[in-house]
Amino acid sequence: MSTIAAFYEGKSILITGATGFLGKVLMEKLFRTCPGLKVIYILVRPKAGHTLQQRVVQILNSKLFEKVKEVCPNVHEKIRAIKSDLNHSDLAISKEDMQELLSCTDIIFHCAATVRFDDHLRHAVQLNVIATQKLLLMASQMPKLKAFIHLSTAFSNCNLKHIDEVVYPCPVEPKKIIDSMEWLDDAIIDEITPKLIGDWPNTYTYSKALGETVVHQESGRLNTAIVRPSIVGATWQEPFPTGKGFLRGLRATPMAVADMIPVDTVVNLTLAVGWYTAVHRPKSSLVYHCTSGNLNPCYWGKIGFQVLAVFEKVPFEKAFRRPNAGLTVNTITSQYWNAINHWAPVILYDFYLRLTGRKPRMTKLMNRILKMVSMLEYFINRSWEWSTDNTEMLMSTLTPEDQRIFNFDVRQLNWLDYIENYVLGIKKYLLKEDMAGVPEAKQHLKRLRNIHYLFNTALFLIAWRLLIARSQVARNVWFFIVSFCYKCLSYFRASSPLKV
Ligand SMILES: CCCCCCCCCCCCCCCCCCCC(=O)SCCNC(=O)CCNC(=O)[C@H](O)C(C)(C)COP(=O)(O)OP(=O)(O)OC[C@H]1O[C@@H](n2cnc3c(N)ncnc32)[C@H](O)[C@@H]1OP(=O)(O)O
Ligand SMILES: NC(=O)C1=CN([C@@H]2O[C@H](COP(=O)(O)OP(=O)(O)OC[C@H]3O[C@@H](n4cnc5c(N)ncnc54)[C@H](OP(=O)(O)O)[C@@H]3O)[C@@H](O)[C@H]2O)C=CC1
Repeated sequence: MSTIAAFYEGKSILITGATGFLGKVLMEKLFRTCPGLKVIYILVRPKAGHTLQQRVVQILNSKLFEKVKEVCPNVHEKIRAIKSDLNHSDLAISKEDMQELLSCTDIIFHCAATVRFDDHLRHAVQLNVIATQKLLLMASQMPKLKAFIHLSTAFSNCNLKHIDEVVYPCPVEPKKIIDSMEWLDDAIIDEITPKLIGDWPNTYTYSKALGETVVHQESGRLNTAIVRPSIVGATWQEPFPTGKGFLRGLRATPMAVADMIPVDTVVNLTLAVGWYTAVHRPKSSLVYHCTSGNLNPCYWGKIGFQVLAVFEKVPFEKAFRRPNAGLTVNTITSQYWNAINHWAPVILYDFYLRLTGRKPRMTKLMNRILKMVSMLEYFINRSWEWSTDNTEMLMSTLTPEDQRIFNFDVRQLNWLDYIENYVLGIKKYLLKEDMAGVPEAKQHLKRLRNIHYLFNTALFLIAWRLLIARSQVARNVWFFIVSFCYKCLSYFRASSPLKV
């Protein structure tokens, strides 16, 4: 039997952020590979008119959990949803629930966070720092607790170029930041945010760095570990706007490393870290980098190229324009692309919608896409080096069986296959498109190509007509071309054997 699965047998596990992208996959893997676990407590808040129970049912009925229900038919009995809002000062957990959590929990996986890059600093600190602190306080009152695993990000120190598996000190102590959030109003926080975050690109990465420090400060009393994944799969749904032809170029460095990591790799490492931290109790709290760049690098240029190759084979339906994946480091070129490739077509299209009595919508969509792209530019124009000694050490500690079941060896990853599957996944699951629609989608792209050629030819002719109306040189060139063509034509007609 797998050593890791055996460890989780009979354990009560607390997961925060279980309704999120990573949390769901973590929970699924736990149930599927460790069906002997006792219970998974999940801290959930009611959201969008759905109660906790409805949210849990939604997750269990999703496609992701289809296999789990076969392996672990009583899965619904093993999930215990606890009402909680991490934005509240006491996490809004009822007394009874708190009692149960304190007395039963064996392991905590803390995944909840705000992952918005541009969140207000107060909110980012509340969720990524203060809530983490509160959870650590809870953990310190759990007699059975064996490990507290904190999910951070490899970009929490993206202000550095080379990043080791250590917690770096923050310029301002988290405690001071937390205290200041209590008495400063939002407007003042807005004003001082750029100064506070310094060379971090956004409040997300900054607050995650503060969150790590808070965990590190408790590591003397608690058995903690930090997992730092880089760009986890779904962070970049950009192939969607690219495949539909909305986004046709980016300011990105083709040779910069695209440090992506599949979500199952992150989850496998996280579960292995949970086991190792609890069983081996390392003397000092360890940080694990879940990155791909130093073992199996992929580059933005290669991604753009592969994404485009997949769209050629399996295009998305009802594309707005033909997909393209231009990457440039030049700001002027990217501004030119924005004007010609992005803004001009949507303005024209919205004008057409207005003329035909419909509501214009493309300009708004383009604004959102370009805002998102501008937030990502920092990350697609730089490369980082993450050391992975702890992660590699952990891999060598695993039994061959665990290395297979909880595989986090990124060297085995084939990027071209991964990108192809990723794009196909977006087509199938996000856009809910059927493969049967591929021939029609290809026809549609052909039509778009013809419109593109026609439009460009018309534009060229208009420009040329305007030019010859104003310039003698252009007129002379035009006269020369026309008479040259006429002479060629007369010559071929004269020498043709089909002459009558
Ligand atoms: C043209 C050539 C292409 C070639 C292909 C090359 C691909 C290049 C990909 C580049 C990816 C680079 C990624 C680097 C990321 C570094 C990650 C750091 C590691 C982490 O820890 S990430 C943690 C995860 N965080 C995120 O993913 C959050 C990012 N999103 C935001 O912060 C906000 O959404 C944003 C961008 C500030 C926009 O805010 P706002 O304008 O308020 O809009 P909404 O949030 O409401 O979203 C609007 C709309 O966009 C969709 N959306 C949001 N995020 C993404 C995303 N990352 N990818 C794609 N789409 C996204 C969102 O679902 C909304 O759509 P609706 O349809 O629901 O309206
Ligand atoms: N996705 C990525 O690319 C990367 C993620 N990470 C880290 O991994 C972790 C998980 O990220 P990911 O799954 O992508 O994030 P998601 O945004 O998908 O999930 C966030 C989770 O946190 C929960 N949450 C947010 N606010 C509250 C609150 N006030 N009270 C209770 N729960 C709350 C959300 O619950 P609800 O459903 O109610 O909103 C959700 O379950 C984070 O710590 C992130 O920093 C690190 C690197 C990359």
